[in-house]
Amino acid sequence: MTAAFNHTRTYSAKKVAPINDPKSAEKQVNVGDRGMFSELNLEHKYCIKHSSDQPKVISEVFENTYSSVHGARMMISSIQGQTLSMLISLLKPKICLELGCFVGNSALWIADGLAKAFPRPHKKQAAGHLWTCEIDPKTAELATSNISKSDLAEYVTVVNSSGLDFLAKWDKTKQFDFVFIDADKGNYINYYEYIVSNNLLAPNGLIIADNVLFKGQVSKLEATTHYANPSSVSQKIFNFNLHVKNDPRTEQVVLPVFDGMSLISLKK
Ligand SMILES: C[S@@+](CC[C@H](N)C(=O)[O-])C[C@H]1O[C@@H](n2cnc3c(N)ncnc32)[C@H](O)[C@@H]1O
Repeated sequence: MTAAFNHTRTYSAKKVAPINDPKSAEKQVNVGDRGMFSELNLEHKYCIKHSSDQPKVISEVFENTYSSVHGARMMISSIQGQTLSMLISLLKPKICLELGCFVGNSALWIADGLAKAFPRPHKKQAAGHLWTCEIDPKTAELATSNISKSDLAEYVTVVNSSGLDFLAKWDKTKQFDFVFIDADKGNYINYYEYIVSNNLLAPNGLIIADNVLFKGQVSKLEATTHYANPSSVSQKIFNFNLHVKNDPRTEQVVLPVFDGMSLISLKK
């Protein structure tokens, strides 16, 4: 399923809020930024206020999803999106994979970075591209529609597939330069293992895994001596973090950004 092609960029004009205006931080906080948390603390608001403005098309997907789609809290925050976009614009990854597309919010952030890394005009084959997997057909359709309304559609292909099925069919001669893991938490280890064991991560490739602190519950598990329900999300993420930490093939940094995200690369 390939999203439609559209050339018009719709980025918002750069607005600088008055530094001393106590209401300005509030104004710039998007409902979608709250995501997993009902309230943002002062520091998080400050970070949003002093980071670059979000592209308008992505704010609109945030807002529309919040007002009409069940599970909107699953979306990455704008701070995470800005981080993904900036890393991608600098690393210039050619082959990108996302596991867990939902409505296309994080895919748009990745595409935003790709558009900066591979600005138009470019030969289609020479630009970076994102394949993003979504298991639910209706959600994949919505993602395709959201992305086709943006000017970033040429950088993204939404695939209605489970992540593991997609990987099983992937041409093993093509390595991923960037992978964002944000699908079912019980498969995080399987996604990671499939990619690393099959040599599908490029030598300078980067894997980013989302929700690795899962609402603060994962570090609490470490602090207690008993294990949680093995089927709980926090236990699955706990196992994933430990698995990567103990893997001699890779290095990782676990960042306390929003709900936690890990950056993982092959050991040099
Ligand atoms: C946390 S949400 C993704 C949020 C998205 N990355 C964002 O920030 O905008 C997880 C998504 O993964 C999808 N999903 C669940 N299991 C999956 C699987 N096995 N393969 C692919 N997608 C899956 C869910 O339907 C859901 O839409």
